[in-house]
Amino acid sequence: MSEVDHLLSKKVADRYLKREVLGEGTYGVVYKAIDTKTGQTVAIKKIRLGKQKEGVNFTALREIKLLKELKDSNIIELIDAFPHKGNLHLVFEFMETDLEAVIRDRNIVLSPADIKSYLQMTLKGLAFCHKKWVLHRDMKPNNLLIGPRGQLKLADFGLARIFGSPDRRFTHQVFARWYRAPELLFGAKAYGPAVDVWAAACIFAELLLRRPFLQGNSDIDQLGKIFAAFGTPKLSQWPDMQYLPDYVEYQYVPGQPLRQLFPMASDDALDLLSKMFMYDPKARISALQALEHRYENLSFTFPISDFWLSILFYPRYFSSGPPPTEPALLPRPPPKRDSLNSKVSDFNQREGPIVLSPPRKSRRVMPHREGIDGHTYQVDKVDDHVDEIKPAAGERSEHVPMSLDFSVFGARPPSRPTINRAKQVLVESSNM
Ligand SMILES: Nc1ncnc2c1ncn2[C@@H]1O[C@H](COP(=O)(O)OP(=O)(O)OP(=O)(O)O)[C@@H](O)[C@H]1O
Repeated sequence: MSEVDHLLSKKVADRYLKREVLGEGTYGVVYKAIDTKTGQTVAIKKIRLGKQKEGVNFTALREIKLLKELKDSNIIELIDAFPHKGNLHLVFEFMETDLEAVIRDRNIVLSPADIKSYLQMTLKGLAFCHKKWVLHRDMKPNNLLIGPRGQLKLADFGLARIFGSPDRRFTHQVFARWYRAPELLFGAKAYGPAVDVWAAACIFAELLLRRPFLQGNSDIDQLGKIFAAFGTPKLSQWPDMQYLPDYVEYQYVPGQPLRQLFPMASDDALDLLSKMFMYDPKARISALQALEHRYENLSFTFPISDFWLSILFYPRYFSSGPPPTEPALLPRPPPKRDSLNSKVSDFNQREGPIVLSPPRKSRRVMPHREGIDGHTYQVDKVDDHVDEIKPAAGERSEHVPMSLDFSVFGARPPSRPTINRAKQVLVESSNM
């Protein structure tokens, strides 16, 4: 029996004692449960397979098997996976709360050392997965779960790739918009780990500000918010930008000094942030490089060689003072019950720059986009809900032009952009 057959034929539903519903996300309902075999509390994500009558497809099963092997102290463990009554059940280790709850809890004071610790754990989880060729693609604070001893773990790794979005209207909105990298907003089909680093930068910024940094209410508005903060990118900064399927020219606006946007951050934190927010994904720092980041912008009034500079003076963000807080000592809210509220902030109501040109559709071959270790990624649709990353052979795009809805510019208050959870009713809880 192949391993995939083995996964399918397992009858493990009786093994878990279902408890209360923890909430509902993009893919379905999540339950708290007890694993009667081990006594461990677990979280079971029940994924609706919808109209896929044939059940879980082969690609999904293969990917799930890969995820089960992805074991790291900063990645949530996928303990088990089994189909049951037409749904796929993913069993994860149970976590108490998440980073969104930490950021939003006004009783919590986050020191620079606490922020450093949360960011370090996020980057460690990312670096591990990127090393294994897995992208997250849906990084946001509520996907960073926090365990009883303060350890932060990345959740939902790879699910966006396996299941896509259940709602076809959102097929191209795999990432929650506020955390989406500019290359995704310009419709890139071939992208790499740099999209996760951009999202991690947004989360770093959110830890510093205690509110979401770039809250766009449409894809165009999101780009406008990004450009209003960092300046409209010039071609010299990001040459490949012009070849992206949804590229449109924006009116030039200058960026703001990072120091002005983050008045409380240290110089080395700002330097790291600026490298994680590089426009050109090829120039953006990787998760591993970010963990080893050195702040090299110091100026000295006395002569000193580069060697001694690097040994003595260039501080590394993560090893210079203050050291990251021990996870167990990190401030955390009480274990959460439900987090379906939206986070609304008065921040970011500033107008973004306007779009100057109509979408310029590009059909020429796109230069290969370098991923980690020089590899490239190309996203191919393999069915309605699943897309697969494989080495790129050149650009291929049938992307629908982005509609230019100018009315959305700063007009509406931003709402929390999750893919489909707004008005879902928890009707299936008895079917598990
Ligand atoms: N491993 C887990 N341990 C404890 N609670 C969990 C776990 N995984 C998910 N939850 C909780 O279940 C609820 C639904 O989670 P889910 O990941 O499906 O969606 P979400 O993160 O809220 O939104 P989205 O699907 O947009 O990412 C949330 O309240 C989440 O905190």
